[in-house]
Amino acid sequence: MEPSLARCGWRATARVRSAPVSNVPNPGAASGPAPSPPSGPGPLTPPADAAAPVRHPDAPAPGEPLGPHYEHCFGCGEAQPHGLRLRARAGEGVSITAEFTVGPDHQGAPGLAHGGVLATALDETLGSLNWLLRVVAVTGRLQTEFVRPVPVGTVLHLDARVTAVHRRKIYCTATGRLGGPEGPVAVRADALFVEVKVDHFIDNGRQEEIRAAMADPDQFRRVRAFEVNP
Ligand SMILES: CCCCCCCCCCCCCCCC(=O)SCCNC(=O)CCNC(=O)[C@H](O)C(C)(C)COP(=O)(O)OP(=O)(O)OC[C@H]1O[C@@H](n2cnc3c(N)ncnc32)[C@H](O)[C@@H]1OP(=O)(O)O
Repeated sequence: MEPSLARCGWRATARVRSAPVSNVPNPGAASGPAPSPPSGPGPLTPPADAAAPVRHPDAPAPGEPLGPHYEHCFGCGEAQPHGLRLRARAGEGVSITAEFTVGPDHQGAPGLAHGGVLATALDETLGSLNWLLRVVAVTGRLQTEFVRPVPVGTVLHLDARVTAVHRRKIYCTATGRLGGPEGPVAVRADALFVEVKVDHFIDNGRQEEIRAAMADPDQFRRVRAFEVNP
């Protein structure tokens, strides 16, 4: 062990204490057989009659940067000093690539990205896919897998694609790799987005920010245009 860590009282041999499951008190548990694990397709599996995603004819061309969807967005906004400032580009079909540089503001453990920040990077990349479908949608479910630790200073290379669409539901998947588009996989996510009207934000957002966003004619016109999407 590093002498400096030993001085801090860290013990490399420390283990989480555990007890046999049968000894753990659980007064609320019902008696009888344990419930069986869920079977069948989960909520992130598209139903059999789901359709393949269709790239909108007005979607940005492959390679074109998407730009932030909102300047105060924690994922992509320029006005968030500690945000991720994730940069996304349109890919082929209904796919996106993006980069996120992990900074000191994004740590969980010393020198490592916080898992919630990595989930945000995945969520933001997946959310950007809706710009290619030209719909407004929000995350309903996000299932993340953390495969490798991500050190501060790493450029996380993300790619995401829509796998299926069913009514208002958009099924999608994303991967984040260390150091380059072919680097080792560090994080993965599967998600379900649900299409909403702009009123979702107007009705639910704090009025101060909504008023400011509506006063920005470019932002408002662009988002409203998505609602008349064919
Ligand atoms: C001036 C303004 C400018 C605005 C400019 C905006 C710019 C554009 C910003 C985009 C931003 C992106 C940023 C990154 C992405 C986020 O991080 S988004 C933020 C995090 N997500 C949220 O806050 C969402 C919170 N949840 C909700 O608001 C509601 O639960 C939802 C998701 C809208 C769904 O509610 P709902 O519309 O009542 O949906 P409902 O009719 O019940 O369900 C529709 C279908 O979806 C299914 N469904 C719904 N929820 C779920 C779920 N959680 N799990 C599984 N299935 C579900 C239902 O089963 C149903 O399926 P079908 O019956 O069609 O088979």
